[in-house]
Amino acid sequence: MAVTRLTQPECEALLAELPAWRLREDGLAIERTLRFADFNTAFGFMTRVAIEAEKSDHHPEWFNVYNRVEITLTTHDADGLSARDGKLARFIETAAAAASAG
Ligand SMILES: C[C@H](O)[C@H](O)[C@H]1CNC2=NC(N)=NC(=O)C2=N1
Repeated sequence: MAVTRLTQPECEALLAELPAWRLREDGLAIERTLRFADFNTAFGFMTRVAIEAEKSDHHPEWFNVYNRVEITLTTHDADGLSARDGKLARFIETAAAAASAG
């Protein structure tokens, strides 16, 4: 399904709102690394995000080793960033804070 890509100003606004996220070099994704107290906390966070991803039909690209989770958000159907990435990033920030990640 076609999804509208964010404009340049919208991308900049999103990054300003989410200071812990970085724009990927190619400008097509935002990235964030999170560290939790331990693996169980990290995986519990990932479980919460996975449930939200399935509910919103918008899924992260992520890597986990022990207490570290590296997340990349992009919208494949838009070949870049869309509002869905912003929405999921905001959810991730809330879930990370609840798991007291840094
Ligand atoms: C068929 C299904 O609705 C689509 O493939 C969804 C699934 N999850 C998705 N996740 C992300 N990150 N981008 C998409 O374009 C996307 N599309």
